[in-house]
Amino acid sequence: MKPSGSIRAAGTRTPRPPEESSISINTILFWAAVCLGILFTIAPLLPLRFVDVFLLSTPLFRRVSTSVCSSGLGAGLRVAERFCSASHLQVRTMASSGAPYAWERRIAELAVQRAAVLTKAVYTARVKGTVTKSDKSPVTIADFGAQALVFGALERNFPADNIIGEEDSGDLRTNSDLTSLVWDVVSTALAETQGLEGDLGTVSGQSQMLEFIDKGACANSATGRVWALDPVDGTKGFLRGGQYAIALALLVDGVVQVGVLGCPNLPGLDGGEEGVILSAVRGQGTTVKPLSADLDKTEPRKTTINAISSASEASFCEGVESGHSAHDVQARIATTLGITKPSVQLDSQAKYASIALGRGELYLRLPVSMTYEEKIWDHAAGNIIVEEAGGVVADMYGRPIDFTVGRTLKENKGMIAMPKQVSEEVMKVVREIAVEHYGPPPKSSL
Ligand SMILES: Nc1ncnc2c1ncn2[C@@H]1O[C@H](COP(=O)(O)OS(=O)(=O)O)[C@@H](OP(=O)(O)O)[C@H]1O
Ligand SMILES: [Mg+2]
Repeated sequence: MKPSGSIRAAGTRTPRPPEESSISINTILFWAAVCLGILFTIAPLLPLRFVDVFLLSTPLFRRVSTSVCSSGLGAGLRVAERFCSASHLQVRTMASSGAPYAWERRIAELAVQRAAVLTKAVYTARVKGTVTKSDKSPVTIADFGAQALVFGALERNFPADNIIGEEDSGDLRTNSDLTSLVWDVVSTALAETQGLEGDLGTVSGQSQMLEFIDKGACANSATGRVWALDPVDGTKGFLRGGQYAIALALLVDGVVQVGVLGCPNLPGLDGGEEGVILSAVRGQGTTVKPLSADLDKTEPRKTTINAISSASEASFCEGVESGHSAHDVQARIATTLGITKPSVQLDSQAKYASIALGRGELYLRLPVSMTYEEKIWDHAAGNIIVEEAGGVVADMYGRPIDFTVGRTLKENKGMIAMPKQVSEEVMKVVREIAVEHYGPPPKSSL
């Protein structure tokens, strides 16, 4: 114990003038500012990889750089060139296009492309590790693995963004054999796509894989930047040997701004290899490339929906599963519209992709049950891809799709997609039949 005298002595010591301490804080702040200034000034002269490692290791800086990069401003892009975790090529692409959401579109395309390498391997494999979820729908090692790869890429590039994903790791955490199967396909896909590591990062092991899978629990789709992913949309089609899609969208304040659909089993372009990747940015149209192409070296091709003048000219697509949409009601709508061609049945958002590619004109999805709430990840990417290709998407009562209400689209019932030119005609018929068959639109739950 200190002698009381010394305490008294300390207590009675003449207090330090306040300006003395503020001068020292100011001095520290001044030198900190000078150091930062020097860092920002010399950063352009440093090798990119050094800057990457040095700055991106701090989460705060990654968040700041995400915002800067996403702003689409020329100056921001120059800063991004130095600070973002990206290859020179990527940054050049951003800087030269300067278009809003160029970076998001590119990362989303690459992430979907890498995920497709994984899903294609599982598609042809004998063991798919199928588990039945609590809602009785199937999930496979492809769903888990693709979700881990895409969320890892989003975490690396846009760490401040929120994510809504269809899957979580619950079934894996209680089943180490299943986890190992997922890890096998993830690590194989990573090895086969090593060239993408600079852009998309990697997955360090099983525990990080489970962490990534669980990043999709966000429930708020109304505010801020939110990604929505269906890692394998149309899982029943995937298991049956039919169509499926990897569907990724970015919503900003509840509006879909970017959408990417990878469709590994859709016919290729110009009779080429099977598999296409479509992407859209709000206001910039929809483009398509071969799914297996080197995306940086392949010019995107604009695609537009067929501009028919009467709905009777349309061919329409619908889902395969009779438990997912009401085939009888869809047939009645088609007949009333004067459509004579038989329906084309396809699983997954490959239906949206098909009409955006002009391979069909209408998509009809009438509910089997009015209590079913469509999922945001089943429609967000397809929605913008059709709209930006010149189409209109609405629910069966003709209402626009409300993406602000969380993980499900509870303010809408049914889904139709069509060319603008015939949208009034189609919506009128669908609305009348919907009211007759299901009753008037339910009151808003909000
Ligand atoms: N009852 C019901 N009604 C409507 N939709 C449902 C229903 N049950 C499930 N789902 C969702 O349907 C998604 C697959 O849709 P598809 O268009 O591929 O259906 S179909 O198989 O082509 O009929 C499917 O997506 P995945 O789970 O990704 O395959 C489900 O989210
Ligand atoms: Mg789905």
